Amino acid sequence: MERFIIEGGHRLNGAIRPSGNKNAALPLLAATLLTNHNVVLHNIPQIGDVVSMIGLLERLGARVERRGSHSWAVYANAVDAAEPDPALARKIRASVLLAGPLLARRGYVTIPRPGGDMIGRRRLDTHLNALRDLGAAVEVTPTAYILRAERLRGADIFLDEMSVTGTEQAVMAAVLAEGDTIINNAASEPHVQDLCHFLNRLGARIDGIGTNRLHIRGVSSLGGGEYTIGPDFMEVASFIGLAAVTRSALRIVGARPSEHRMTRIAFGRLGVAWRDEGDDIVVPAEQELCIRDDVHNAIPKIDSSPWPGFNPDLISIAIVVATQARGTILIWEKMFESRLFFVDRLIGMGARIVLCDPHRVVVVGPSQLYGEPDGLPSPDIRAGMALLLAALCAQGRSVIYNIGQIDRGYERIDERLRTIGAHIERAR
Ligand SMILES: CC(=O)N[C@H]1[C@@H](OP(=O)(O)OP(=O)(O)OC[C@H]2O[C@@H](n3ccc(=O)[nH]c3=O)[C@H](O)[C@@H]2O)O[C@H](CO)[C@@H](O)[C@@H]1O
Ligand SMILES: C=C(OP(=O)(O)O)C(=O)O
Repeated sequence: MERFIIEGGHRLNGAIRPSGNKNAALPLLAATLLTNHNVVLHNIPQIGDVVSMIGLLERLGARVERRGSHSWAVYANAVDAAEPDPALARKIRASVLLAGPLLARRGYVTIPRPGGDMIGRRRLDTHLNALRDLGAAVEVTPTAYILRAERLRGADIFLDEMSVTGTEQAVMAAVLAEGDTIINNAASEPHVQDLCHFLNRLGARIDGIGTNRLHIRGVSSLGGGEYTIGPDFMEVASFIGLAAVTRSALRIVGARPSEHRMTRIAFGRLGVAWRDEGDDIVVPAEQELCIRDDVHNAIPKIDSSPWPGFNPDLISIAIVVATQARGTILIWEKMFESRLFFVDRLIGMGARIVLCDPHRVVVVGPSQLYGEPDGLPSPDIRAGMALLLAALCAQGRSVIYNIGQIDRGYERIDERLRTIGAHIERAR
């Protein structure tokens, strides 16, 4: 089992470029099944979840070829299977996104119950309801979903929540459906936008991209094409948090600052500031982190919500930053039920945090954090990255194990952090 060994308390310095967005790469790879033509995707991160998704495509019969360190060509004309490999599917949440394309292509599909982060119940009702609206018959078994539709037909859909993968599923099923589809209450995260732009590049007709109402005019087939996915905004915000807690100067290159207006508001409550320089974000050194109270000195809060709200994948990072800021703040993860339990580990390192209930913590800072040489388990991707930030700002040595979780979502994070001065080693 690999682990990270970290010597904390060192200043970092330099420039780092975010990888491509994991949550865009996965749906775009799934969407390659919608066409019989060659598709080339650029800026695909080299992460565990991408390896799993490529494995799934290959086992379904697609030809997948590497075209450079972060580019992949997919040619899915020979796909005739209709059941993704169950063992691989259980490794990632996004395996469920193969449902829409396979249904559109084959008329039936058996989708294994997917895996992904263990961060609370992860409902699929939004996906199944949308597919039903488009004409699919859905059978639910304890381990799989069996879907059938001789012909998908456009529909006026109202999603029961702004689910990210639920929206992606509905979009992929609708692009080849007969007639028009409206998806109301759609999610609009940058990765959802990337998927829609990519499909339009292949010949789909999707309007309203970036809004919560998508209008899709069904087409009879899609062609081939190339697409470059955007930077991972979770990674960009993680690097901003990293610079803040280690008091370091950091330039985040190609960060797409326009995607970080809400990050600026939320991290601003913790006293974190940065400037935009073209497409880069520049975080200055030695920031005095001070929690900004609401008017009348009320205790402020950071809470998660669908885009353009504060993304739930950044809550764990915000908690670590709050431990280094003077003052008191409520951090409220409204979406997932089990994402906050890792704060026990931060408390063990010296943080002053009250876990009020599974969704809310109160953080009182600043606290000197101390390394945890006996080992910190990484429970999920983002908590793993948050513990990495805590270990880099703590005094002394920490060991983080179960780092496969971090590798699922962050590309070669140890190597990349070493280039900006982090003392981090990967060991067996
Ligand atoms: C592969 C992928 O893209 N994964 C992301 C995707 O997961 P995923 O698509 O699984 O997440 P969903 O958007 O479906 O929902 C996440 C959770 O939030 C709840 N919920 C959702 C919408 C809403 O309006 N209200 C609400 O309470 C859901 O019930 C669920 O418990 O989006 C999540 C939310 O940004 C991210 O954490 C995941 O990294
Ligand atoms: C929850 C996450 O991923 P997934 O949906 O793939 O499990 C995440 O990226 O933080």
